[in-house]
Amino acid sequence: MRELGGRESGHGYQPRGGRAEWKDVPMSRVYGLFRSYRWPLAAILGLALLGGVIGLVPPLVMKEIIDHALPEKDQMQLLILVALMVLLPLVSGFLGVWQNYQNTKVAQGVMRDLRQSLFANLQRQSMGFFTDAKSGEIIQRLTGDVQAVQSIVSTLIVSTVTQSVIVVTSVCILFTLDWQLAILAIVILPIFLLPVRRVSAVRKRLRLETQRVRGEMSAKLGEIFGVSGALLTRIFQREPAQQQQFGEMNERVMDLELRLNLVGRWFGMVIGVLGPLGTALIYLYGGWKVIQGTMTIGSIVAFAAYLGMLYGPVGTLLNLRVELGTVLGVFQRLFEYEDLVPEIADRPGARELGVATGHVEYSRVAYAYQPGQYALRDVTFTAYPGEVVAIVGPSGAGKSTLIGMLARLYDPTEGAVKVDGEDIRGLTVESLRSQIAFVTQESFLFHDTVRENLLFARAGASAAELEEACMKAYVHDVITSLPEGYDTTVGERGHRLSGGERQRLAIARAILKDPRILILDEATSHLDSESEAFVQAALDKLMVGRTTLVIAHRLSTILAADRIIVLEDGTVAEEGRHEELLQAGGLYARLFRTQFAKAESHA
Ligand SMILES: Nc1ncnc2c1ncn2[C@@H]1O[C@H](COP(=O)(O)OP(=O)(O)OP(=O)(O)O)[C@@H](O)[C@H]1O
Repeated sequence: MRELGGRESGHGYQPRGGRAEWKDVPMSRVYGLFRSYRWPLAAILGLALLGGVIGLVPPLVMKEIIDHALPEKDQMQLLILVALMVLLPLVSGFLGVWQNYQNTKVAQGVMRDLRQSLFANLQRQSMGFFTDAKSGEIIQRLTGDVQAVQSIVSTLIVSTVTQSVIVVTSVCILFTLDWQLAILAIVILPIFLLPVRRVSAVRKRLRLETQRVRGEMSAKLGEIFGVSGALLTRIFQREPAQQQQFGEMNERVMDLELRLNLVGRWFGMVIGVLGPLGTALIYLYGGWKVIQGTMTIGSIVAFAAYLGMLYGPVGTLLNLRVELGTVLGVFQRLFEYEDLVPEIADRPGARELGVATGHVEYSRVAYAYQPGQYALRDVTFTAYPGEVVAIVGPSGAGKSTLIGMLARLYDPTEGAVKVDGEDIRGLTVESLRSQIAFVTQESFLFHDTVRENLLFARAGASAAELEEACMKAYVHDVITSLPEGYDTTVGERGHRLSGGERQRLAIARAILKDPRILILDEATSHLDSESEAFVQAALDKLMVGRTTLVIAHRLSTILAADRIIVLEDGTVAEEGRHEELLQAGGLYARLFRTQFAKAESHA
């Protein structure tokens, strides 16, 4: 949580669905999302206004029919007024459809922009963020949360405008019809306002909690149904336990959604009850006035109709205030991701590396994952262009941390890593990484064709180049024997390739990239000797002419190394060539006997 840590103190956010107050999300930031949609929004506003005004005419038409057309027995007037009654809803219906389309377009546009911006910022994050975050949680925020905001935003924009228009104009008309009755009607309004704040707070809390639990659920699902998780589950027969765990989470989502729904419904019910109560009061007082002869029948009918129009939108507007609180809560979760500060980023004025010679230097490098807890300390060594430097050491000695630093997966807490004499923090990340290939222990393949998986290393490579790289990696024959050759789908749920074949595909990727510097984390998994020989031959080809930093597990690799760095508890315990170190009889000699002795007997 290193990236989040810094941000936390600045914004008062808590990572991963923490409960911060909605004051924390400035409305100006939400408005900012809509800035580039000014004109479509203006069109929506205009259409909503027009629709609102048209919607207000029918009660006046009704009043005219009752007070004039009927008593005066004017058939023509009656016909025109009735025609108006039919025509008006038709026009407002058409306007409504158009407005809805525009509105959805804006809402979807805003959500697309937001998703894109979150995606881009997540891409900028360093590995530290991803080792810490759960992938399911990230997916939930990018899809689920954004969707939640979308559905509410689309109703928010239209409703706020149309309902406000209706409220303002109908209040004006009520006053022109009968000001005393209008005052009576409006006096009842504040009763609606009382429960709003409370409902708003509860709904917001429940919505945030729901999104958080949903995030946890996706994270869990991602783990359980990922290939490794599924395998582990089966081996340890954890299916029933996992079902129970999932069931609890599932239950919780249902419970939260139910509560969320209920809070809104109770509120709606209160408004629903108060509406007819207001109308009844109006008929009582208005009816008395009609009997007295101070008010026409048409006026009281029109008045009651407008009143119905007033209470409905007021209720909706108040609900919108509730919804807005909820939306802001979800926005808060999204902005958290937008605000993540990448730990590794280009410095202002960072230089392009160009084609490196491959001179790599670690100068008094220290690294602490947690403040004060050093995984590496005072590491100094040099790899000259074209050299192979093998890193060995017991588990947890800091080997992965050390090699990761060269690709700037982590930046040193102290000291510096230099390429061609330049501190790599002063280089652009892109230009540095373009000179480096990293072959990890686990050769990950996307669920895509072999070709696409290879092109991941160099997008523009021709078919001939792909084949050449695969030949050098001793994997071409394997690929051509697949059902659809280079177009066979591999990866998580695709055609299964053996461990050795996957490694060789990863090596082919590195060959395609053709970097000056190579970082290798040799697989510890045992391959059969034939497969092992192929991998070794492919690696040998790959290393030629490149500076190589390798976490070595194979005897042949350490024997071929120009230098061996022996790490112990994060520090360089020994350094030298194989024979020297063996003679010294220190940690390397011990490691050699325990780790490589078997391999030696094979060699
Ligand atoms: N993301 C992390 N957060 C906190 N500590 C970490 C993290 N990654 C590694 N460490 C710690 O840093 C130390 C060095 O780890 P590292 O993975 O570099 O060792 P290693 O030599 O590569 O081990 P192995 O051979 O078992 O892979 C270990 O004590 C490990 O627990």
